[in-house]
Amino acid sequence: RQRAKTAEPPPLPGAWPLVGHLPLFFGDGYKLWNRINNMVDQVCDVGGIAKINLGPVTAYIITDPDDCNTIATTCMEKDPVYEFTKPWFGESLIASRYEVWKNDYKLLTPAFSQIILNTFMDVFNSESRKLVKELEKHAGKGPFDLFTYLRHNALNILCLTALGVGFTDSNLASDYLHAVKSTFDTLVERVLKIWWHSPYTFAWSKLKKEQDGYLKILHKMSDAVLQKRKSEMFGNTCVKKTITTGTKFKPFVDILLELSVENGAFNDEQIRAQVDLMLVAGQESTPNALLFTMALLGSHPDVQERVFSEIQEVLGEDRDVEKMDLSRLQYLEAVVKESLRLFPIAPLIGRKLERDVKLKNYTLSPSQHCILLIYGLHKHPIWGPDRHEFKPERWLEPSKVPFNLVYGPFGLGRRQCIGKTYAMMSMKTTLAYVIRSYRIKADYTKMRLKYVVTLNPDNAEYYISIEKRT
Ligand code: HEM
Repeated sequence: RQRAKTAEPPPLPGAWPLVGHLPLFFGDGYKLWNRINNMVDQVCDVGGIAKINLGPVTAYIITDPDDCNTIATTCMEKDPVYEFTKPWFGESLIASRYEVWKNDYKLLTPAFSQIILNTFMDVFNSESRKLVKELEKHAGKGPFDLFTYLRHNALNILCLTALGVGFTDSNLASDYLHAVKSTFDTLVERVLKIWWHSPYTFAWSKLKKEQDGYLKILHKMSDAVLQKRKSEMFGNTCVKKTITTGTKFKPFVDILLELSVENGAFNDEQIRAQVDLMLVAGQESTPNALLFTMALLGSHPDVQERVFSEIQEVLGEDRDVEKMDLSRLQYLEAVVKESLRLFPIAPLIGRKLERDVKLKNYTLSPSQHCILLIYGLHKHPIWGPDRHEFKPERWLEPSKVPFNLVYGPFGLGRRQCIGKTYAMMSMKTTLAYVIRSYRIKADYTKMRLKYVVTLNPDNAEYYISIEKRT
């Protein structure tokens, strides 16, 4: 019997007396990912929406496509746990209030326009070439930690396109990546330990001290680059690169600095916050997505060979990838989309409900926490009986499935990823280079996954290897 429309959604099974579902979320990133997996089935079984209680805190969890989209399009404020990122990213896009976000998003959108992104092709090409060269020593030598290479490569691409400079010192890059990872760990710990949600209790915690230490390293690095860029720009010594189209290559930070001079849009702190977010949002997503895609390709040789044929047909042997090529690499695009469906880097996103929200079967009361389980959407029965399988072909006839409703690797609604096109261009270029040079061998079922704000693969030392193509 259908529940009355005003009833509360059912509780997720497994609650304990007093503390509710809190014990379910104890443990490390691996355990958390298992929980998220279980929740997908449990929430689907109770009709696509459930309530959880974390001690005194109540949250809704949703996998129903219509309800997820209703929330994403009508509730624009982020879940208050996003506030925890503010010591790092300040008032940048990710956590800002909708009124602030609207204005900033409008100002920042031109920095991600297709015209600007096209000028990044030189960077995508040269860094992909470098990656292929670096991987050479592992060809034919068995499994190795490909993820570390992908992370360094992504960091360099992001630094060059966001800041206009790369990391020349690999030790410094490793320090930066370590500080990013450790800061993420502190964020997850704070989210899970609800007694540290209050800024007052958190202020006294050892965790905050630890977090402050990492943030000092991260802010010091971005501050140094920002100040250098600023003096270059306003000292008129900035070398602006003009590529063949005649459009100027302009790193993201230059656009922000221009906006700050032209209309006082951002001060130094705000620029640093947006740049920090850009670096981390890209850094915590594209290498993961590339590794998942490569692991899937290595586990599906037939798909990999089809991608290779397409790359040869479009690019031939060894020329640079041009922007027009990217739209012709359609099967490769299908592969990336399918990989992001099976392994969404942001498997859940959060919104705050500021007023009653009417869904299909329930009217939700205002709540601080509403979790849209993107991973649940991607595993929804609407995808068909083969929904757990890697089938890039399903993307070649998009009219057959209502993908928009059940697909959200870059988020849902207006507050989606601003770097979506950037990410697709950069990932497709990297994949084109790697696959035309190497045959990947992998067993993706051996990957151990963990949830640390984003979905992360374990290091790849035991499940992925490459062989040089002859
Ligand atoms: C595979 C690659 C990527 C994936 C899967 C991805 C996914 C996402 C998702 C799901 C969100 C929304 C988060 C939320 O609502 O909680 C988001 C936001 C964001 N992403 Fe990405 N992202 C990717 C790459 C990038 C890149 C390369 C950049 C920058 C160059 C970037 C910059 C951002 C920014 C700035 C936001 C905040 C946008 C806002 O709240 O308005 N992302 N991303």
